[in-house]
Amino acid sequence: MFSRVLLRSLEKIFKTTGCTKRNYSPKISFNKVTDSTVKSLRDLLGEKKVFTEEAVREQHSHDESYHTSAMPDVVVFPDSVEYVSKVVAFCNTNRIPVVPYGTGTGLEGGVNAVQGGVSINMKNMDKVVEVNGLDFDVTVQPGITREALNSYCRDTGMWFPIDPGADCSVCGMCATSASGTNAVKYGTMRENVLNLEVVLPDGRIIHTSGKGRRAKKTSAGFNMTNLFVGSEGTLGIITQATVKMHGIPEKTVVAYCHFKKIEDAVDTVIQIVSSGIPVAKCEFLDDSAIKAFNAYSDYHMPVAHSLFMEVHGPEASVHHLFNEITTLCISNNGYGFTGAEQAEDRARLWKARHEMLYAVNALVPGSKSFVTDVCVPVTKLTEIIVKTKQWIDKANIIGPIVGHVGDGNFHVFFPIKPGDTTALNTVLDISKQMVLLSLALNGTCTGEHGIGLGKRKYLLQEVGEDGVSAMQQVKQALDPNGIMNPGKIFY
Ligand SMILES: Cc1cc2c(cc1C)N(C[C@H](O)[C@H](O)[C@H](O)COP(=O)(O)OP(=O)(O)OC[C@H]1O[C@@H](n3cnc4c(N)ncnc43)[C@H](O)[C@@H]1O)c1[nH]c(=O)[nH]c(=O)c1N2
Ligand SMILES: CC(=O)C(=O)O
Ligand SMILES: [Mn+2]
Repeated sequence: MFSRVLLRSLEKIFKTTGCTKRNYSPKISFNKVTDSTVKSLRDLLGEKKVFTEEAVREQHSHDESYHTSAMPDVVVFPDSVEYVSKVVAFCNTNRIPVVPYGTGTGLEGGVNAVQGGVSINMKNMDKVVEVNGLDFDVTVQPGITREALNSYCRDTGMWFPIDPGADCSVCGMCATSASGTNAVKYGTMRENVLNLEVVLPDGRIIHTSGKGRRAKKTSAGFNMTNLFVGSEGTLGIITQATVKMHGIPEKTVVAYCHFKKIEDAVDTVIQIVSSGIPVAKCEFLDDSAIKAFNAYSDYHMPVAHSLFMEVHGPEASVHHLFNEITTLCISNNGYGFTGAEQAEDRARLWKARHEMLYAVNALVPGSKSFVTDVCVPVTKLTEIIVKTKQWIDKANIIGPIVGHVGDGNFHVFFPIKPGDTTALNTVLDISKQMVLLSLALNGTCTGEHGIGLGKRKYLLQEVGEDGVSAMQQVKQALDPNGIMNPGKIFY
């Protein structure tokens, strides 16, 4: 089990590094956006693509997280890579912050303009550029959403399986290295991006794998594609992505099952994954999450720790996998095992799962959830989930646990009313314990939501001083004026 001594020594490092401090003070000073700046942007882009109205700036001041809003001074809506390049080069010359904006569904304050500046909304660049059905890849503009991409491709027999639940932009997903429910079988954005077009902070336009290239593998130089995947808008603006597509499975079956003991549910997951059963989705909801789930949907599941699973493949193999999973669940005291094959039944279950964040917010009217996001090696899951549940119970606070447990990734959603600093401090403390324990178990402080604002304090512990300084050297080399999304990832 997790050692208290280790926890204490990590706490000590945490304190002595001073990295708990909230510090938005820039190392670089930026210029203010003036009327003349706005006029120059209008000259570059045209009147109708540049907005300074408060309502528009407010909408671009926050994502779906609890982080304090911070308005940009101006919002622009370019419709071509050339325009993006002109705006970014102009901001670079004039030392003005640039904040890329996809659909604003992020959960770590990535789009919040903490230094003001220009928010660049990509929604007018939302086309499918190229479909290569026989090669299973597509090239898209940055603002297309994953649901729009899947609708476009429906008749081709291909789908893009990366599914964070929210209908976010594909390049926002590249920027945060998103994943979600299907990653256990299909991987995350890191494994599914073949090439990116990126506007660098000085306005240059590069293709990370070379223009037009879409080979499934390459050994040509540095992996620049994966430098930008997960860069959270701090290195450049992604203006096009070539991503892998997958064949729509011949057969899909979902199943859910309940457990009295949390250990039994999570041990089942460890057994499913470590015995190599190729499950496509493997989601955990604790009893408190099921309570919120029932209240927000038309399900009436037993209020118990539950697993929601899905298997994909040819008919015969799906039934075989389904039987294997059933056997494992029952051998771990699972009950109420229910399967569904019809598309509408499956869609209903996953829609309700994807709405969990809102289901939890609805438990405390007026609240917005603080979302945690740790990820550990799967074999360590029982230890950290059991401990997390104990911390939540001890604090006597609402904190449903949900997770993409097939990957060792889980969240707690803590609904907090604005201004409730007592609750926020309790939650910050539990979140810190979770991160420290995850790191002690060789996990990460964020499986899929990114560092943004909220996890900056943990990056140092995760990758070490030399690791952070190497990242900062990369940032310095590409963005010497620090204009790209300042205040994110690093203090
Ligand atoms: C209900 C619900 C459920 C989930 C999630 C959200 C919500 C509201 N998320 C989080 C979120 O959907 C995910 O982080 C998306 O990748 C964000 O995409 P947006 O287009 O909204 O980016 P958004 O506009 O929020 O921006 C996110 C970050 O990327 C940068 N960025 C955006 N577009 C860019 C571009 N073209 N070039 C460079 N930088 C760019 C921004 O500057 C910011 O730093 C999630 N995530 C997940 O991984 N798994 C999950 O299970 C879920 N589940
Ligand atoms: C919010 C999130 O990441 C989830 O529902 O899985
Ligand atoms: Mn998630």
